[in-house]
Amino acid sequence: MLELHQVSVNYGESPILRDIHLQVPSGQVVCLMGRNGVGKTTLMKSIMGLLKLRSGDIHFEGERVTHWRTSQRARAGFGYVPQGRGIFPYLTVYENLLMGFEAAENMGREEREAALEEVYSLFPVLKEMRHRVAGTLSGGQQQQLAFARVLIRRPKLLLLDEPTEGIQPSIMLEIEELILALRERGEMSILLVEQFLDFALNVGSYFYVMETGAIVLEGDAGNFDRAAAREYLAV
Ligand SMILES: Nc1ncnc2c1ncn2[C@@H]1O[C@H](COP(=O)(O)OP(=O)(O)OP(=O)(O)O)[C@@H](O)[C@H]1O
Repeated sequence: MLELHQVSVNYGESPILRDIHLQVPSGQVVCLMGRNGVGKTTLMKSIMGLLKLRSGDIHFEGERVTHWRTSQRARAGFGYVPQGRGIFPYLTVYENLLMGFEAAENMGREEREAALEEVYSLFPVLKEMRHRVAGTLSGGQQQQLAFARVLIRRPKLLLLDEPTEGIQPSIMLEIEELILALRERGEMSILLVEQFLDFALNVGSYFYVMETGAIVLEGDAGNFDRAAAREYLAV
């Protein structure tokens, strides 16, 4: 379980996040929505330890991780698929996957080989293209690679920043199926930043909407006010 209590973050003097309360229970998919620029990526970076909090606390599995370095969080099982994917375009698919083992000193050779085979079975196209330079893959394939590179470390918490951005509908469906499959397994908690409400509703179990740095709406599948969410997300 990931818990944020009264998290506030500034860029310089500008307050960006204000008093964020948020929970991602174990094994669930929680969706964070909001228009461009409301602070979703800032929140993901803060959870990952890439930005310092001005105030507030972050707990993971009962431990206070507020001041942990990013590498410590990665070792504790935080996996981050950033917006824009962040793959290495000049390395091959296989080399990109190996980069995923960085900060995974605890995984022995056999476990790594098993994890590699597991991601190849989740993403057969990556196995086919393992010797290709990643920059030559389609947008959807690069997104799968970004996912796979993080999944290979078997994270306990998966942070996904807009995986559907700039992706064609057929691949969106594949990503939806993948998230649902991970949810079904129930081995990891997922925090998904998403702009498409329908996509979020299909995969999520709990929903938050942000507006200018604060949570303005939340609820589970049963009581989430979809009409209000649509209003907040309308451009
Ligand atoms: N490095 C930075 N320095 C100063 N301000 C920043 C920086 N990065 C983002 N901001 C500002 O912080 C606010 C929140 O940005 P953020 O990227 O978190 O929003 P977002 O909801 O993820 O939007 P998007 O969907 O466009 O990625 C915006 O007003 C943005 O201009």
